Amino acid sequence: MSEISKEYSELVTRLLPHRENPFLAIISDIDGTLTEDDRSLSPPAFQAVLDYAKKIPIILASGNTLCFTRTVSKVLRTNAPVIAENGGIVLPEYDGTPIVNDSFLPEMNQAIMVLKEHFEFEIFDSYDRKTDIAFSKTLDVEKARNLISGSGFSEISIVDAKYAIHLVGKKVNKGTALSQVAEILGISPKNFVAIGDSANDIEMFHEAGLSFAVGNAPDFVKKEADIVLEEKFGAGFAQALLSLDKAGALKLKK
Ligand SMILES: O=C(O)COP(=O)(O)O
Ligand SMILES: [Mg+2]
Repeated sequence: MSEISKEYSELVTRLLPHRENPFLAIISDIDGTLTEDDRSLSPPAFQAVLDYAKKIPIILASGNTLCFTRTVSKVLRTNAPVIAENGGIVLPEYDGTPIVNDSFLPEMNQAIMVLKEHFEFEIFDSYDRKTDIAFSKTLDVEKARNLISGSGFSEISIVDAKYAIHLVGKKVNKGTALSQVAEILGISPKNFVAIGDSANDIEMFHEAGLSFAVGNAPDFVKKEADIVLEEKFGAGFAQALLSLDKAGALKLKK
């Protein structure tokens, strides 16, 4: 990677104390973190993943389907477990058997019927989703939330992941999935650095040892992260990795 520029130096200084106890793995969101606003893969993020995935596990954690997330892990050569459907699915290794967290499914299937009675929306990838229902941002999220809780559904909630709205299990998220991945890798969630951009990243921010929000994250998401990056989208992701490396805060394979 090229030399770190001057604007990173303050961030590097903040990260220096972590040199004593370097992080063992990275967990990153995909949309809005490795991609640009139009969802195209960000060149600086692509380069950073290529450079670092050989040296430290990079776990992709997405609200997208397993099929999508697994394929992204192949083309980015992360060669590590992946998290899909906002934590509903954990794939321990590329050709492994998925762990499916879906105890709330009966309630979710009832809730989507109730939502359909009150709102117009398009369901995404229904043929491919097992634990999470994703739909278009054509409904009022607050009204939908009130309808769901007012209808007595206690096991599910609604999260706005910026690119889609998701009906998810209340006790299943990228943070709970991070704990499952940590167990698979035999390390603590606190050994992870988390990087993300949206509401569906907040639980993994809390679960990880250190969290970064990319500069494009909304304020309520930035507030939940330990560090807010100056750079947006994939340039923010690259900024996080470069500054961690520069500070010696990552345990990298030679
Ligand atoms: O599926 C979405 O809505 C967003 O996906 P992400 O979690 O990779 O940002
Ligand atoms: Mg995102």
